[in-house]
Amino acid sequence: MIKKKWNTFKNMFLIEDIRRTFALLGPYLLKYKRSYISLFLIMLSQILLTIGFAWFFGTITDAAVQNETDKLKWLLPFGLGLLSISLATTYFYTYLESVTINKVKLELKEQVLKHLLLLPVKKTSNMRTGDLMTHFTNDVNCIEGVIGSNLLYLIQLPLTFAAVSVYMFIINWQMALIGFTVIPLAIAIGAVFGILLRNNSRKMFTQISDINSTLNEIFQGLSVIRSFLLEKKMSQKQNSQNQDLFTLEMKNTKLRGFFYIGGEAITSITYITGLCLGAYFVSKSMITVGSLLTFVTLMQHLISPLTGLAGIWGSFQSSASAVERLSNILNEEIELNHLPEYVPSKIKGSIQLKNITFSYDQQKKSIDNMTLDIPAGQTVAIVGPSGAGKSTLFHLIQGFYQPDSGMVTLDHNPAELLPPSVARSSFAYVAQETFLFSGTIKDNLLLARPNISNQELVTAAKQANIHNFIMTLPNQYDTEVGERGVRLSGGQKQRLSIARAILKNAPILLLDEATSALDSESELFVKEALAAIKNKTTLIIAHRLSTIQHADLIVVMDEGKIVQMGRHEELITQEGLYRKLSHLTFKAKEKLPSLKAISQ
Ligand SMILES: Nc1ncnc2c1ncn2[C@@H]1O[C@H](COP(=O)(O)OP(=O)(O)OP(=O)(O)O)[C@@H](O)[C@H]1O
Repeated sequence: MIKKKWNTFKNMFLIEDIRRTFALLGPYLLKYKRSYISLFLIMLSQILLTIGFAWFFGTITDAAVQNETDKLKWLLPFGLGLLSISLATTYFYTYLESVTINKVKLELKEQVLKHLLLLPVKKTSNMRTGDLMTHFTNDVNCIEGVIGSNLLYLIQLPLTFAAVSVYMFIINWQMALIGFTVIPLAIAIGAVFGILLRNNSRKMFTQISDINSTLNEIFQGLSVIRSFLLEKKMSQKQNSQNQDLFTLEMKNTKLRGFFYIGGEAITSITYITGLCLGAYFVSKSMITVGSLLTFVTLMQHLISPLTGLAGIWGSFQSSASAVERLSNILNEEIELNHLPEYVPSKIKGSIQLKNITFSYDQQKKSIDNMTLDIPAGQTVAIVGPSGAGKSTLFHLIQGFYQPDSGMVTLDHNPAELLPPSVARSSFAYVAQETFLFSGTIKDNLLLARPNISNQELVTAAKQANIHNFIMTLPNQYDTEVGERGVRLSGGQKQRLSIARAILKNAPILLLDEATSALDSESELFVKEALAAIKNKTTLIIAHRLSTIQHADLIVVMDEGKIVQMGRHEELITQEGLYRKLSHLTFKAKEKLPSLKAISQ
């Protein structure tokens, strides 16, 4: 009961939001404390300037009314002096604030990206690209509402309010009291609109994520969209999402508008009432005209902190949703402590799997109690029907996922105890889906490891049977391959990624369906390339059994288990899955006379 009430209280006053905001941004505030202290001092001087200007208006008016021309001689330069100081402080404040905010945003982006890269694959594979993009394009920019002027206003506005109130009471306490009657109203408006704005901002952020996800799917799946005539459907989906965002933005604008009008109304009503009452006091000679001018100037500064505070509250609410989303990412437990970098691997390359069991969803076992010993330098082929667990096995060997039970060891050392840099440098991986980065062919090959010489580059490309093709391109190794290598065929991309894997010079080479995207001629090229790779432990997943007939060991998998193991010559004579798969390949080959011709 007490806990429930405490939670309601926390939700009402958004204590959790405040805690989360300071947990996320507190370290940055501390890091840039010098800038914030400077901003604070400039802000204090601005409060003094506010009082100074109010005093100046009153004094110069009284001097004019009372014909004290001598006073005007020094009041003019005094006023100009105040103005110069005010302009200078405003410039420095704006400049320093902007520099500080942008530095924090820059570092926050770096922190979030680094954290994402350190998360376990199990976590990141479930995240939507659109959501991830939104963190960088939207959320980080939204934190401005809590780290910039707003944060300092939280201090400045109460201080201004206090200084102005004291001065007003000194001039006339009855008039000062009028100003005070609006305080509860201004606070109430701020609180109500703040919560409404926050709820709306939350919906807006979710909508922006959805839009980014759809856009991402559209651009990634452009060829599928074209072949299935989905252009209209996808553009309708995107339009409707944009329309929903527009509606939310309009609601946001209305809320901000009402909020602004509410604040202005309170300010104006109080101002007019104060002015009329002041005029009455002047007519009764209770105060001077100058004091009235000073008073109405101060009155503006009394109300604006209140509505200003409420405005900051509203802005804080919008930022709070962004902070919540960023905190959700940063609260995810990371797997590594630092970003791993390439180190030459010293392991020989033997792999041991000891009673490995693994499930992605804790329900269906993708790998079921698997034990396998692969000596260093051997070529091992993994075959099996679709969904047998072959790719999962590669993920486990590379440590992308940890087994639920059992152990993977490299050179008989538990893989999970190896430093991540060592473990990851020990594998060169050619994935099912070839991914090339934007840039040139050379850029993509040089990514394999640091300090690759031109000679090594060309040798690896020759080994992967891609050099001759590269030389036919207009800019040869300096040819741009586009964001996703769009200008290369599937086979060319695959051979390029094999060259990249060779260049990594890792003791273990993992090829996942390396021949699946290849035509028969390219398959032969790749076959030769694989034959040329010596002194490395090579694990190949292949559907076309022709590629792996000379493997030292063939492991046949089905439903996460090893069902057969041996060399091609042994397995082909046995009843079992391998023979069935082999027959399927044979039948497929019969339909491809050109491949037959090339293979012979
Ligand atoms: N990220 C994932 N989340 C949940 N289940 C998964 C995931 N990846 C694979 N699986 C499931 O694990 C099982 C093994 O999948 P895996 O991709 O390892 O098979 P495979 O033998 O490589 O298949 P293919 O030859 O078709 O690539 C399948 O049942 C698959 O549905």
